[in-house]
Amino acid sequence: MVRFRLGTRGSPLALTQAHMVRAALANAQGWSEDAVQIVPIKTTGDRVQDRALAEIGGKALWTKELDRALYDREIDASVHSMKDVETIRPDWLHIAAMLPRADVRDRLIGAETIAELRPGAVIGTSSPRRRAQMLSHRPDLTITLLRGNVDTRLAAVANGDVDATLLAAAGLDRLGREVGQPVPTDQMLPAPAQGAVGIETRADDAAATMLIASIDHAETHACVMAERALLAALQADCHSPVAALASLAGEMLTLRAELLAEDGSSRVSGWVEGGLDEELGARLAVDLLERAAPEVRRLFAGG
Ligand SMILES: NCc1[nH]cc(CCC(=O)O)c1CC(=O)O
Repeated sequence: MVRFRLGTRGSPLALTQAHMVRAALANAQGWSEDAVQIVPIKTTGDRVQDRALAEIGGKALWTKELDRALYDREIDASVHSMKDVETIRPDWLHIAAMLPRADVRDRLIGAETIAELRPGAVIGTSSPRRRAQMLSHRPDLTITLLRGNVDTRLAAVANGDVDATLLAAAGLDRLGREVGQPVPTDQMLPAPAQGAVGIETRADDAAATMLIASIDHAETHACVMAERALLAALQADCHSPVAALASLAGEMLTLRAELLAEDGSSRVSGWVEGGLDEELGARLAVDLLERAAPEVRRLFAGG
């Protein structure tokens, strides 16, 4: 008997993550896994895998169709890579849980380290953050647009279309792709929410919200919400050259972040520490914007 319907994108990574959520939910509730039905839903982002994507830009590419299915009660919850979830979500949605965070780092595929890339190497990425960070370390690099799912991007390196690419360790690990070298977070601070899988419910569906809350990993949830609060204060999204990473020690949150110029020519970084109830994201955003060069500041906070 199906007791719960989980919506997900249909990409291999999204399906793997949905299966992780299914296993966690079935385990927490003492259900057989068959009780949780996985419902793949095609999103705009999956349909438009070309340059047009850059033009559509930050418009709920990965969430809109899942939101509609949830709203229309075709599913009871939806599973997302939190990194791809817009900073501002509709009021009727509730982030009910997050799975334990995976490795937050990026992995470099095509070279051992950033320093060892050949002069002028071609790096394929569609992430403004990775582009700006790579150029800030190595202004000689050429960054070219590379999209598609994890295996498409790995193939581009294997084929020699690009010299190297960067992918989230989380996605590679979940797909069992043991490739690339992790880049330390002091060289490449990850995207806000990187490595976190979140599950959203309808805020008015108390039963589904409670069920999903039973698999929440509180530490991941607190850290990712702090990173998202920073994005909100910056009026930024996953297309902005911003990196952030929170960590929790006891009741103390530390939030680190950096803002970059699109071409990596300028970078400002900082950190704040405080309690779980403090508005750390907003505080760090103000500090970073104050210290940012004009060409960085204009990318953020409606600058
Ligand atoms: N923007 C695409 C995306 N969204 C989530 C992941 C990987 C998994 C994660 O970071 O949680 C990826 C691929 C990547 O950046 O390598």
